[in-house]
Amino acid sequence: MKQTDNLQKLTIAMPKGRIFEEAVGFLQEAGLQITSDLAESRKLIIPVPETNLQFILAKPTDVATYVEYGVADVGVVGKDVLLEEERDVYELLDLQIGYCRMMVAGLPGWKPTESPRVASKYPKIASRYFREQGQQVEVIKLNGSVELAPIIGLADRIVDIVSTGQTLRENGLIELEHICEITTRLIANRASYRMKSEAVDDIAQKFLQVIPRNQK
Ligand SMILES: Nc1ncnc2c1ncn2[C@@H]1O[C@H](COP(=O)(O)OP(=O)(O)OP(=O)(O)O)[C@@H](O)[C@H]1O
Ligand SMILES: O=P(O)(O)OC[C@H]1O[C@H](OP(=O)(O)OP(=O)(O)O)[C@H](O)[C@@H]1O
Repeated sequence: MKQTDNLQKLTIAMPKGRIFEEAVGFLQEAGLQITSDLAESRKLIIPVPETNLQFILAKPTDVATYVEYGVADVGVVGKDVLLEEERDVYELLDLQIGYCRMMVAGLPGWKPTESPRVASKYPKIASRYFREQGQQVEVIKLNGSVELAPIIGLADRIVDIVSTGQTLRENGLIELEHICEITTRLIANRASYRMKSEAVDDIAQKFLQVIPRNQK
C-alpha cells in the first residue's frame, strides 16, 4: 500500500482567471507540487502526484458553491464572492492576496435623483449596502463592463471592484463611497471540516505559513 492511501483525500476548488496565478504561486510556496502551466491546460480536475490532494478549477463565483455542496472540501475564493453568494461554508483564513476594494462609483458631480439606479455584478452586496445607508435604490444586475452603466445612462452609480482604478479613470468615473476591502480567502465545507479535520488542518497550516511572506 502506498503511503498516501492512508491519508484523507482532499479536493481543493481553485478559481480560474485573475487570482489563479497568484493562488498557484501561493500553493507552490506552501510546498504543494503544483505546476504553473495549469492555466494553459483545459483539464478541470488535477490530481497532485504523491499526495492525497486534487484540485478542481472552477469559475471564481462558483468556488463557494462547490464547497458548500461538499464536492470540494476546501476552496480559494474572493471575499466578494462570499459576501455576494452567502454560501454556508467556514471561512478559515485570509490569504492576503487578491487585494482590491468594493466601491460605489459614479460620474463626478453626480446628484441624487428621485428614483436612483445602481448597476452591479454584485446585486446582493449593493442592495445590502444601500439598505444599511437608509437609501432606497433600484439595483440592476449586470455581468461585466459595469462602468458603462453611468456613462450611457442606465444607472447613476455602480457598485464594483476597484483595484488599480484604471477602469474608472479611463471611463471618466470616480470613487464615491468605500464599501469594504476584498482579499482572497480559504474556505472549508462544514462536514469536511469535522470529518477530515486532519487533512483540512494540514492544508490550512501550510497556507498559514505562507501568509506572513505575502503581507503588504
Ligand atoms: N481588479 C479586480 N477586478 C475583479 N476581481 C478582482 C480584481 N482584483 C482581484 N480580484 C479578485 O478576483 C476575482 C475575480 O476574478 P475574475 O475577474 O477572473 O473572475 P470573474 O469576474 O468571474 O471573471 P469573468 O466574469 O471575467 O470570467 C474576484 O472574486 C476578486 O476577489
Ligand atoms: O481598478 P482596475 O484595476 O481597473 O480593476 C477593476 C475592474 O476589473 C474588474 O473587471 P474585469 O476585468 O473582471 O472585467 P468585467 O468588466 O468583465 O467584470 C472590475 O469589475 C472592474 O471593472
